[in-house]
Amino acid sequence: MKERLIEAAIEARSSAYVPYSHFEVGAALLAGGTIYSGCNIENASFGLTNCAERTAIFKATSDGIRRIEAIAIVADTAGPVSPCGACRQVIAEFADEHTRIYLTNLHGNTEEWTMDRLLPGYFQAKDMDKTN
Ligand SMILES: O=c1ccn([C@H]2C[C@H](O)[C@@H](CO)O2)c(=O)[nH]1
Ligand SMILES: [Zn+2]
Repeated sequence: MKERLIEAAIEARSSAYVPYSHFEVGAALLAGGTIYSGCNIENASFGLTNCAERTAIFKATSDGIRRIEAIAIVADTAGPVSPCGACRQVIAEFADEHTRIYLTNLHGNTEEWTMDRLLPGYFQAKDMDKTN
C-alpha cells in the first residue's frame, strides 16, 4: 500500500496548478479502503493557495472520511518533502498515533513518520476544555 499511495501521489502531482511557484506537489491518502489524492492549487492572490495535502484531505473529508490510515506526500525536493505547518495541523485533525505519513521525493527518498514527529504538541479539540 505504501508504494500504491506514493504512485497515486506522483500521479496527482501532475495536475498541480502552479503558475506562480512552478513547484508541483502531490498527495494521496488511504481511508476506508479508498485512495484520495490531491495537488497544490495556487491563486493570483498567493495566500489563497491550497497545498496538495489539504486538497487530498478535504476531498476525503467531503466524502465523509474522518480518519486517515496513511498519507503520502511527494515533491521534486532534494530529500523527502517537508509539509508546511498548516498542513501538519490539518493532518493532525484526522490522524491518530497509527497513521503512517510517507514523506518522499521523485528519487524515492522516503521517510515514514507518525504524528508525534510531524507536529509535537499540535492543537486539539480537548485543548479548548477549561477543566483540563
Ligand atoms: O508540503 C507542501 C509544501 C508546499 N506546497 C505548495 C504550496 C505552493 O503551491 C508551493 C510552494 O510553496 O508548494 C504544498 O502543496 N505542500
Ligand atoms: Zn501545506
